[in-house]
Amino acid sequence: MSETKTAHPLTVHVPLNGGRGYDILIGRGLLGQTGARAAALGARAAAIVTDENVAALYADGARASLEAAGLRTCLVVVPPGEASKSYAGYAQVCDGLLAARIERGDLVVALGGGVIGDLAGFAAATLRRGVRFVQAPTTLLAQVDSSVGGKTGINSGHGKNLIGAFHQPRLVLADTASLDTLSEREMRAGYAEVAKYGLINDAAFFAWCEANWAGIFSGGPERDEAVAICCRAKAGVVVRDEFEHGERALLNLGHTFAHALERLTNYDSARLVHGEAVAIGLALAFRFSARLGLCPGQEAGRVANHLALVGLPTRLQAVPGGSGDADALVEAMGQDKKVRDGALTFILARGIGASFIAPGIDRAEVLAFLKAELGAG
Ligand SMILES: NC(=O)c1ccc[n+]([C@@H]2O[C@H](COP(=O)([O-])OP(=O)(O)OC[C@H]3O[C@@H](n4cnc5c(N)ncnc54)[C@H](O)[C@@H]3O)[C@@H](O)[C@H]2O)c1
Ligand SMILES: O=C(O)C(=O)C[C@@H](O)[C@H](O)[C@H](O)COP(=O)(O)O
Ligand SMILES: [Zn+2]
Repeated sequence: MSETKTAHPLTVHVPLNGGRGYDILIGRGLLGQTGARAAALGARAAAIVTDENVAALYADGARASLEAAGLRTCLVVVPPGEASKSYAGYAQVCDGLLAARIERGDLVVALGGGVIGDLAGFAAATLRRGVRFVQAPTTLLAQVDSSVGGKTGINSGHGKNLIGAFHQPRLVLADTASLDTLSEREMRAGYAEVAKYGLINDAAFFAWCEANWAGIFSGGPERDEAVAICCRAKAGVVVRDEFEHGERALLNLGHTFAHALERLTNYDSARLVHGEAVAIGLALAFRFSARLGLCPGQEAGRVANHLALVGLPTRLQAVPGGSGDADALVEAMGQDKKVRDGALTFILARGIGASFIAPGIDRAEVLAFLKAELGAG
């Protein structure tokens, strides 16, 4: 990916075909440019979709910026948390956009974390059969992962993200100063997806994370650097395999476990948020790989140690109220989008930075592994 090495903002371009390429702008204070950037896209009206927490912190500023640039604005605010990525949340956002008479030429601005990006993006994908949208991610997780690549959607009682569409944003505005107000818990959760990039195919980045993670959390220069590295990695995968026919599935490292856990905890953010589920999933994917004789046990230990050092959970037993038993977890995995002809696909690893797609994994192997995990102290 091409990257402009200016101090502010860092720019990662996502060169998709059909004139759908877009920029990811990364830097402190970028939310103040929302209006100018939206006007440059030729929009005359913008609907800000956000949650109550983010609205209290950033909606007035974003709205003032849009109005100063001459755009008509409206605001749609949903409750915070994963539960809003639901049929009811989707209806609320669509009805709010329709009531504000948002047209195809207008913009939806997803101002918030991954819940808002996925929900507002899915509403934008389907409203009037497709309205343009801008991602303004305000969590670490959204800045390094969910705002990029066009996966949008909501959850179902049957499983995570099962209703959705690919709909790419026209622009991503990642204001890294907005992370200064994020809770420690949500910073940690987002960090699980940061570490994921190293674990997938970049051992040097994982080692850099081990040395520099504190700077990401404290808002040092490491933060913008990490966001740019992750966005560059994700942009590369998305451009090569936008619709997940192959390589993109690697971004799902840890997620077969994670999504089952999220379903079994009823998408209750008080118990488990996506990044925490991913942290457990990453540790499980490496221990499962070790159990299958694919990966040295020390590598799995190094992964879990680092995640634990930053305060992330690495075991099923860490899920408040319990994770569900092994049978329930395997049953939930049956709805994973990577299932082919009824067989489970996992992303496994030969080591840190050496992950691969493993189709046709025997459910009995998974069940035995999970039983052993749950039996382990
Ligand atoms: N589309 C994708 O490619 C993709 C990738 C990864 C994750 N996801 C999805 O993203 C979702 C998780 O996103 P998330 O972790 O950002 O959760 P989230 O959107 O629920 O945000 C976490 C919490 O932080 C609050 N918050 C957000 N920004 C804040 C700020 N700057 N200051 C203070 N509080 C703030 C929110 O109100 C919320 O309570 C999951 O649904 C997951 O499935 C999607
Ligand atoms: O962008 C992708 O592709 C990913 O898999 C990124 C994941 O971190 C993210 O959680 C995504 O929403 C999972 O997608 P899904 O297709 O498994 O629902
Ligand atoms: Zn994820």
